[in-house]
Amino acid sequence: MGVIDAINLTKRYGDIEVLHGLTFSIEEKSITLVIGPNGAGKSTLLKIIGGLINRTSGYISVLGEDPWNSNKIPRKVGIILDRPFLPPYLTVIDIVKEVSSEFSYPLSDAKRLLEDFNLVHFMKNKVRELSAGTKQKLQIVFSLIKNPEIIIADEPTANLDITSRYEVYNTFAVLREKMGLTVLISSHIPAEILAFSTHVLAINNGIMKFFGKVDKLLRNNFLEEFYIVVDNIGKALEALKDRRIEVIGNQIRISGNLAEISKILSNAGVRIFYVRNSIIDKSIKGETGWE
Ligand SMILES: Nc1ncnc2c1ncn2[C@@H]1O[C@H](COP(=O)(O)OP(=O)(O)OP(=O)(O)O)[C@@H](O)[C@H]1O
Repeated sequence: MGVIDAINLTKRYGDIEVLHGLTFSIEEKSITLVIGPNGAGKSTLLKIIGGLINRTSGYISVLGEDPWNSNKIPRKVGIILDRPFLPPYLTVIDIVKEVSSEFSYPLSDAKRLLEDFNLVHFMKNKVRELSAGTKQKLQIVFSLIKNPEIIIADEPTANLDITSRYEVYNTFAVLREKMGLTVLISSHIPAEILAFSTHVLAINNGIMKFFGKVDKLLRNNFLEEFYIVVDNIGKALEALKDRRIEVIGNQIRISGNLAEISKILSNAGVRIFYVRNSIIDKSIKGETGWE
């Protein structure tokens, strides 16, 4: 049994069925990337898992409960949307105080969360003064104040530039590695976020096309060549000194397991701005029928 189990899950809006018999089991502490073209059914699936809408038929269990009929799920599942709804004229610390008191969460722990995610220097800023990426990171941190076990993020990077997108991806990696949370993220730009994911669930037209580990999706192609743009090439070279790498302009060319490489870089404090490899796109498109 997984943290989230679905058997033959369907959803109809009126007469139209938009999810057709999905069966999958999400492991604890995994990061599952939910991918598919516009209208595939990603948001519908995430909303069912988060208990925001009910399924039409089939079985769904989240942390052992039916999410639609559970008092536990709203506390245990944090939901992140593409645009954070944060009061623009309040300061970050005011919001932290308010959310902490609502969930009886110690303020000192909430402040530590801000430290963990490098947000402490924004404490006295009003929300309207923050960049879109910082607001999104704050939304993620606020969702942690209720101590959730699962985070569901629906297109969390849809409105962000590439630097902010990678900040948010790194945030999800921290959630999994340091806090042991199970994370589901939907995205239109799967090649970028794949390196931070452990599993992929691909839907097209409401049909599940693929569910499994990232390396199964990429198969042998996973050991391919990548071009990575980082914020600090010197630090990156030092962190990857045991590997054969080549510097081309502001990019590093390297072969190997992308998830492993990104972990080494992130542990060395190097920020990844961009990863390119045509094989990733080809594998995703080939397996999912997504054109
Ligand atoms: N409340 C609703 N009433 C009727 N149809 C809906 C409703 N919400 C979504 N749909 C339809 O269900 C299908 C799946 O939509 P959904 O939003 O889940 O897809 P998605 O993969 O998240 O798409 P996108 O990437 O564009 O957000 C689409 O055809 C959409 O038009």
